[in-house]
Amino acid sequence: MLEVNELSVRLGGSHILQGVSFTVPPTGVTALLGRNGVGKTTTLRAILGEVPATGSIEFDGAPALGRPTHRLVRAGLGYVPEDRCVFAGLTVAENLRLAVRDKNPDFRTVHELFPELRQRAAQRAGTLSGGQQQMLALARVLLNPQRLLLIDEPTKGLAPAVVTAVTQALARMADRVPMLLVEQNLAVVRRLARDAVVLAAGRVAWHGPAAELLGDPALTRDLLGVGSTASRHPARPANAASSGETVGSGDAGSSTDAAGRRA
Ligand SMILES: Nc1ncnc2c1ncn2[C@@H]1O[C@H](COP(=O)(O)OP(=O)(O)OP(=O)(O)O)[C@@H](O)[C@H]1O
Repeated sequence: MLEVNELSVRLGGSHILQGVSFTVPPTGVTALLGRNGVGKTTTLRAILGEVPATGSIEFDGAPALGRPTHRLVRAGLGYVPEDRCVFAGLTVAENLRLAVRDKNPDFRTVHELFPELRQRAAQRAGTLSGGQQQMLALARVLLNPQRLLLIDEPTKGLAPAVVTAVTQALARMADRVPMLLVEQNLAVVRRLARDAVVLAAGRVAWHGPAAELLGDPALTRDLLGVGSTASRHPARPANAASSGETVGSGDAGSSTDAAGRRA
């Protein structure tokens, strides 16, 4: 669905992405991981054409780099940014109506996945809780036909129970449309992602099955600065997404001699 090759981005005099290459398959969730400031959001923004980049990107079989953002969005590239960007002064219903691009917006799916938004249709979006605002941001992209969703840190700053609810909504969305998901909560990644791409020092440091990464505590510690509990809890329940294993900050180490998948 998405092929990123040798993506390079310079911002403010820094070479943020230095030849990033990875693919996103046409089904399932691919997690884009890495320590704070490594360039995950920049990668999403480069795919969307929001920052100048070199390299090549193919989206749904067509070249994407250099195509204007609005064309990519019309072609079915949906984006839910980290700050959610709901219109605080407008109601839930107005926020949803403003997002409609398609002749036949899919309110049925939105109401099925997010019944609470229907009950709160007349409430101003700025008065919703963080989790409800996240649901609204996710609902807005679902109104239009999508080929791929780029979702940036959807559980950031949410209370544990709300993280579980948002994770469940994302799991149901992922049944319908593939996702490239930036997420720092590894329990959420474990619940949702089939594949994982780890960025470090401007490049892809690891690319492979998410379970393989999260099942290797030494590798997760080395690449992400966190000890994964996967091996101790192989059959964690769905609501385990609420427990906190959050990716750390600083440069990822590169000393692990991990087999095979290290880029
Ligand atoms: N417009 C810009 N001008 C200059 N530097 C920028 C700009 N946008 C991002 N950066 C820098 O690029 C680096 C990568 O930022 P980015 O937001 O992509 O990281 P991230 O991996 O998403 O981080 P986090 O996990 O903290 O959200 C950071 O050092 C950031 O300060």
